[in-house]
Amino acid sequence: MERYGIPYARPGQVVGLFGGSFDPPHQGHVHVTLEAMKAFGLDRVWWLVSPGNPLKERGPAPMDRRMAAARNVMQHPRVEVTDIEALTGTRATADTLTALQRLYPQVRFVWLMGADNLAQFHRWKDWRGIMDSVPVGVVARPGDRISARMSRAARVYAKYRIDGQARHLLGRAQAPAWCFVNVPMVDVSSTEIRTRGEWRAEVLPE
Ligand SMILES: Nc1ncnc2c1ncn2[C@@H]1O[C@H](COP(=O)(O)OP(=O)(O)OP(=O)(O)O)[C@@H](O)[C@H]1O
Ligand SMILES: O=C(O)c1ccc[n+]([C@@H]2O[C@H](COP(=O)([O-])O)[C@@H](O)[C@H]2O)c1
Repeated sequence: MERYGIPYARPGQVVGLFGGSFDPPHQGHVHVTLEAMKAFGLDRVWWLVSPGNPLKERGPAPMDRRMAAARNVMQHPRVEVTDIEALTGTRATADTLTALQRLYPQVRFVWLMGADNLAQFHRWKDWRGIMDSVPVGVVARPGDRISARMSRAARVYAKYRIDGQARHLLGRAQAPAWCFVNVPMVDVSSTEIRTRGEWRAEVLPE
């Protein structure tokens, strides 16, 4: 498999980590990335193309294919598409963050996700450890704004929520800190694209 190497960030920079299956990547991912970069005062964003979501039973399309598609879809001078979890050998986000904080002790990381992931966040390995170690930026997603706001993570960490109007402070905030931004939404999902047969069909052997 092609190796992409480890991404670059200068000491003191704020890097948003946007993890996903990207099976396939789409304009919703691009939208979240650009909105988050602007909203939270991020210097860069790294996409973390996951070898496999620990909570999903169905394995994704091969890593090389998702990486190539992600690089095609997401082109921006301050955004890097990475396979860093393949390098660190981690699957759970808590473990990936520990590895990245060791590799980049002078970089400030912010975890980014769509509202649907906040609704499920309490099911992730050591989710409180994640909240306690990095600021978390959440971007609205069609259909998930209410479930995200009512989620267990949102309730348990209610007092650490940064108001949307102060969103630009998130990048340099001390964890725990999280912020939900109610930006215009893009209604697209990988499931929908797979259902239309526009992605899976191409990975089947001839
Ligand atoms: N349209 C969107 N709006 C906001 N966030 C999104 C959107 N699409 C994906 N995300 C976020 O991007 C991250 C990666 O998502 P993922 O790669 O699973 O895409 P997906 O479209 O949710 O895929 P699937 O339909 O297979 O679950 C998650 O944090 C998810 O919440
Ligand atoms: O750490 C966990 O337990 C965990 C559980 C579910 C999802 N995640 C991460 O959440 C990100 C989004 O996953 P997905 O499949 O919804 O695109 C991706 O980086 C996953 O590794 C992490």
